[in-house]
Amino acid sequence: MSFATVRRTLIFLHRWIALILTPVFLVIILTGAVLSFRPILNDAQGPRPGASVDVAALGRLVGAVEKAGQPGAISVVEGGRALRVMGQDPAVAGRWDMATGDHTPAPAGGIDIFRTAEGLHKTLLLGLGLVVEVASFLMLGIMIAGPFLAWLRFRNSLMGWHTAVGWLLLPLTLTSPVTAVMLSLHIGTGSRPELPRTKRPVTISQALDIAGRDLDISRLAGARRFRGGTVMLQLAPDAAGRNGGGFVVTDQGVTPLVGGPSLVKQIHEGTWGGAWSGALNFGISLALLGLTVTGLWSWVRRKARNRTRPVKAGGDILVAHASQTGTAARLAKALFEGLVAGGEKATLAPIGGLKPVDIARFPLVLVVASSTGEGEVPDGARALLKRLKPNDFKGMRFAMLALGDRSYTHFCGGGQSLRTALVAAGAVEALHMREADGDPSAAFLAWADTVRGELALNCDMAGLLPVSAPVALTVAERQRLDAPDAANTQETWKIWLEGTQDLAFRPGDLVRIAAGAGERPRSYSVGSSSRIDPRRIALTVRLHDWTEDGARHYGRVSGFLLREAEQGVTVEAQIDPHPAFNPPDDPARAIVMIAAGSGIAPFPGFIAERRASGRAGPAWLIFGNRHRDGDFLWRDAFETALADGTLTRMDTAFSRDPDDGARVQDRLREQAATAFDWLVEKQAMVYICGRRAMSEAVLAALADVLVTEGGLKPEAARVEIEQWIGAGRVRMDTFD
Ligand SMILES: Cc1cc2nc3c(=O)[nH]c(=O)nc-3n(C[C@H](O)[C@H](O)[C@H](O)COP(=O)(O)O)c2cc1C
Repeated sequence: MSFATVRRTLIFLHRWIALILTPVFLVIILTGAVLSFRPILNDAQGPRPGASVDVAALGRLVGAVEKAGQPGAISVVEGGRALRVMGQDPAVAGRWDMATGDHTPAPAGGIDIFRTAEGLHKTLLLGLGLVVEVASFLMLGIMIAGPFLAWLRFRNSLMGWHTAVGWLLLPLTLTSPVTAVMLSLHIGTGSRPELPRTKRPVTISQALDIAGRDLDISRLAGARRFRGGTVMLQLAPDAAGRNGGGFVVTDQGVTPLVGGPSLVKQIHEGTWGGAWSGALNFGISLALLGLTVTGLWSWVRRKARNRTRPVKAGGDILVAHASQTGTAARLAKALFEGLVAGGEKATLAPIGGLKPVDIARFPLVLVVASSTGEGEVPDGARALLKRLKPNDFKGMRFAMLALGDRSYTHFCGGGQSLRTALVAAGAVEALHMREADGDPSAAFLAWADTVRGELALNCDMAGLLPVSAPVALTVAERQRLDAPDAANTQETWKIWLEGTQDLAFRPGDLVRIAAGAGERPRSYSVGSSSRIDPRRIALTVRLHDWTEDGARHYGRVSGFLLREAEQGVTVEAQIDPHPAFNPPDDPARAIVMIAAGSGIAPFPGFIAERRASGRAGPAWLIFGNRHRDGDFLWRDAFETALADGTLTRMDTAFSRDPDDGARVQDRLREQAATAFDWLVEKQAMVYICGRRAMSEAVLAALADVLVTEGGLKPEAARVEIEQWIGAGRVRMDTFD
């Protein structure tokens, strides 16, 4: 069994045992907290060493008490000025004044808190001692397993505190369940001495008389009647700190109780050091309570999050996706929104995140499926295909758009496998499968149109992919972002384009620029926001260049922008809104921005917009490129943001630096615990911008984080990530 499997099993057991036993744990812990006050109060009220009471007055008072009724136990309180009498008999229970003999009865109907707490603590007041014993064993197991589940890291989050308290206070918190287990196994508790028996039952005053012959009764702390008719006396130690302890009194005489309670019992009850060991026990109870509550709360949060998933929602149409790098998920989402805007009842979900029975509830399923590897279905859908049985989808209709690329040997292999599996499970194809080659935008629109027409669905086609009017923009400013003096950098520029009128754009939108009339445009991400300056648009443009036949060649558009278009030149452009890659509407929402190379383009705009909002939440940038010295694009902007707090954290990966060599996905794996915290605790939105292969590698690393830190199985982790992509929590802007 691999370490990961062991860890997953431990996480599973840790969570579920804790969850099932939470009510029992809470009773044990809370009553333990109450009981920890016993040694504290005893110490505060109990006799000082060498304290003395007036023996004659004590004898008279106890005699009076016994005349009035049946005391169960007495304790000397208030430094010898009074007796507290306990027991079932209301005629005597309460405070008795040593000097005046006055009786102040215990409040009527009052319950003995410590006795009730003890009953709950030991048997839940239901005679369920065995349940409590088993619960202590399991509590011990859960606590020992804890440190194997998450390394100690300080994070100010629910789980951060859970982990830190679990780790740092482990030696202390372990003492309670360890001693409980030892007590129930009679380990270290010593053999209990045979108690002397009495022929005739003795009363407390008789016991005081008998004991008075051998002992100094002026140091009496308390006395209690036992079932066999004996009385146990508790004496405070003398001034030298000796000769205190318990004594059993029978009609024959006095026998000291040797040994007293074992150390294990004293540790468990917090009595070994008087008040302060009781206080320590109280602290332990609080820590255990904190661990139980934070663990439970994080489970509730996780459940609540899962419930918001649209997976089991009703509706007539399921818009499902099987997506590796997010394209299929994005298109499915657009179709889903178009259908909802058209008034249809639809549900959006990654197909791999659903059980066959949940899929079968929908009479019509529209699927967008991509291919990965050698013409395989995306990772998240793999498990579903394996578990499908022949009649699972009987009577269900579906239509599929397969995404692929003819440069791969098995064009649309993933979509085809999925289609075959759906048919084998009894589903009927309502429309022939359509295939998209490369950029799927046009094929998607055509397919959506066919779906709408052939299947008679209402779909708001205008909302599917926004198109905007051309605008004239002037090249206002250019600045080199890489360091040309450093060896081997990739020539990259910041370009400010200026409009003649106010424009509306946000970071992440796309500006399409063509080098000449009728030429194919290229899209650049907007790195600024009209909320800050509605006329100036920042782009990050990398020069595409290569040498062929001894001549230098440039990419058509980047060459035009960086080699031909002088400052002041006007270019025809089109600004396409790209809401799927705009910063969250709520700037307080935590975000993780992951970029490689010129993929950094939109993020200076993210930062600027969040800073301008005045209430930016946590933001983490992970940026990768070749060399720190030459390719750290927008370095000043991000370092400023880090200094002013707009950016909470920045990590870099420079793949060609000898002292680094890592890529962004390596940084994520190295910092899995931090990443997990941002993803799951902070519920951060993740934005990935760069080449498609980089984005694929980052998604794989995110799934690994869920495996190593969250205990998910690899396939479940992929489904989770796809789920997040579908829900817009993970967003990608990729280019080839
Ligand atoms: C690693 C990788 C492997 C791919 N393998 C295939 C393939 O075998 N056949 C195919 O038609 N397309 C293949 N593609 C292309 C994708 O299916 C296509 O780009 C699709 O739009 C991606 O959609 P997605 O982002 O939803 O996963 C592959 C793409 C990548 C990145």
